[in-house]
Amino acid sequence: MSNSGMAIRPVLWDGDVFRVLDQRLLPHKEHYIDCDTSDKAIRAIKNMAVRGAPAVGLTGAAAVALGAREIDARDVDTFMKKFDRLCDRVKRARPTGYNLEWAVEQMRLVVVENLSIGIDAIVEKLREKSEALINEDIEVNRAIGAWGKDVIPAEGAVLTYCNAGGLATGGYGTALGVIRAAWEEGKKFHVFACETRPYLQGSRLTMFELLKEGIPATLITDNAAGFLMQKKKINVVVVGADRITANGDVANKIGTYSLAVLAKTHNIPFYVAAPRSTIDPMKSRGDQIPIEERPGREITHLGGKAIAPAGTEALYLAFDVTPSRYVSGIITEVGIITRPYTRNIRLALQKEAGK
Ligand SMILES: CSC[C@@H](O)[C@@H](O)C(=O)COP(=O)(O)O
Repeated sequence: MSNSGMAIRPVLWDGDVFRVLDQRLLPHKEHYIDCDTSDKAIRAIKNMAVRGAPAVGLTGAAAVALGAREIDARDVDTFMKKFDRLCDRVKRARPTGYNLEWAVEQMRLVVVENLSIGIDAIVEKLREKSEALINEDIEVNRAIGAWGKDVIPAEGAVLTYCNAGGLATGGYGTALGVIRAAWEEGKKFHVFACETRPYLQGSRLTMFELLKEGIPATLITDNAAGFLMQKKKINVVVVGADRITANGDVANKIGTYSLAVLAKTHNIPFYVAAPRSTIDPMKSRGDQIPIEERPGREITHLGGKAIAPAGTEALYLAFDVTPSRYVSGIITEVGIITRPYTRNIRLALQKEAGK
């Protein structure tokens, strides 16, 4: 039985306040952070209270809406100059996920297209746009699920990594949206979720969502995936993405590349599920993607406790890049993009949405 009626809302507007579910506390506590300033929303992105590229983008859009009302300007020119600085500040909050840049640009467009209506009306329009982006993202995820459910076997097992679920988006999820849609259709498969060290998006968040949905799932350590593939326990891998370049290279949570190589070695299809707002058409190849480096302390400490000797140097690259040759298809809201990626990504970006 699916509990999908109990939708997870990782981000939402409540009057003039933008609320962010603090994912650092999950699965133990469901607590919302109230963001009534752009600084608070930016901080929630930086400290990963909110995470997952689409949810980060939506929070970035909210940070822009909140920041716009903080701008002190008498005329539209001054407003615009300060607004541009605000947009740059929001974009810098996390560098790898493209959805943040995309969402901020959507907000900038609102201003550019409405310069004549006056500052107060622009500020109101930005708040409306931020809310609309959340609802659109949920629709887009449902379309991704509708296209992607066919890659999930009627029985057998799906491996997923990190958390590309409702929590990582406006709701419903991308990779987990595909899994959810297949489950809603009545398929009887099993999910293996990798823990995803060190933030444990898999054990804390993906398992939280799958249990809520009643989808049968087993948690595995990240380093168990290869052996399970060798034992023919995995039929397909589905993951999310933080940025996809024009040639189909995919940045996603560190460890994704290893899974893709393992999947190819074992002849297992490897799918990436992502909205088109994750596709960065201005970057031609994956090696142009900025890779976020987070504090080593997030590796050496777990739940505030040291798990490595004092003085340990740790390298925490938060994302890696999987070359497109390992990717069987990119599941988007307008269909599954397959090779040749450069041509088919270009065509997908031009398509009307929907299924
Ligand atoms: C729909 S979420 C897609 C990606 O953002 C997800 O797979 C991922 O890598 C999240 O990383 P995170 O560091 O938790 O923000």
